[in-house]
Amino acid sequence: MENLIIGSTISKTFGKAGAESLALGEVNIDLAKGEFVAVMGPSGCGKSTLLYALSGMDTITSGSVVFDGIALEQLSENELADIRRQRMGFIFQQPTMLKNLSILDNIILPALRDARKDVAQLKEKAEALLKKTGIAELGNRDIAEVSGGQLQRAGICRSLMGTPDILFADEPTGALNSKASAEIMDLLVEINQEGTAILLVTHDAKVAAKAQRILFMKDGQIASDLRVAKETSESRMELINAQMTELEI
Ligand SMILES: Nc1ncnc2c1ncn2[C@@H]1O[C@H](COP(=O)(O)OP(=O)(O)OP(=O)(O)O)[C@@H](O)[C@H]1O
Repeated sequence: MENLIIGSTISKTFGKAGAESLALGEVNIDLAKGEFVAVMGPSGCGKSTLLYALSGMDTITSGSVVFDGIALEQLSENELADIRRQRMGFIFQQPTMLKNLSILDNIILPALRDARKDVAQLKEKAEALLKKTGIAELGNRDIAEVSGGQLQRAGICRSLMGTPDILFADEPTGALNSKASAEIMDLLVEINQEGTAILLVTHDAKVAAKAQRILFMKDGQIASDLRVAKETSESRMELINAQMTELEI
């Protein structure tokens, strides 16, 4: 399969010179177009840092990240912001949305920065996404008037406004109960089946089992790269649990 992202010897340190702590240590990772990859591992092992590095959300200390042939470290801040907005989508544990704005307005707000797009077109797209994610009737509600699961669906709508090649999801189900979590994962699987790659950080083996490939991180390294696309969901769970036991995570 064709690569979407090639990360080579990515290192990331935090802190002042002489007292740095290593969050990523020369990580090599390729993600294919359309692939669904989960990242697991203990707290502090570097999962979010890897997601931020591969999406150009944060700079790296050394190494390189090439997104569809474009070396991210060679881009200006504005060029990088354009790529993130137009070709990547982001979902977090709790979507940051503006109070006193409707769900619909929150969804179209970031896309308004693209001057080429007109508001009516954006609204039409947002409404189609609201329908797709099962919250068609909630567009006019204030963000305080919906459940956590519904708000996350709205966050997913917002992340899809640019028709991204990849969704970066950092603990998207972390704040949800198990029913809402399962529903959000079904939605992400559907979005992936329509061609969008997904890189998802999670602590939850059940969530990771929805992915085709699972990276297990430990101490800033990828300790294991498990491909489970052909496995049933039951055997995915077994493989994940066995790998976690083996790696003591
Ligand atoms: N902005 C920062 N400044 C200093 N250290 C940081 C910063 N962000 C992360 N770190 C450190 O880098 C390491 C990796 O952090 P990261 O957030 O990537 O871990 P994680 O695996 O996502 O953890 P969690 O599961 O708890 O979210 C940790 O030791 C963390 O303390």
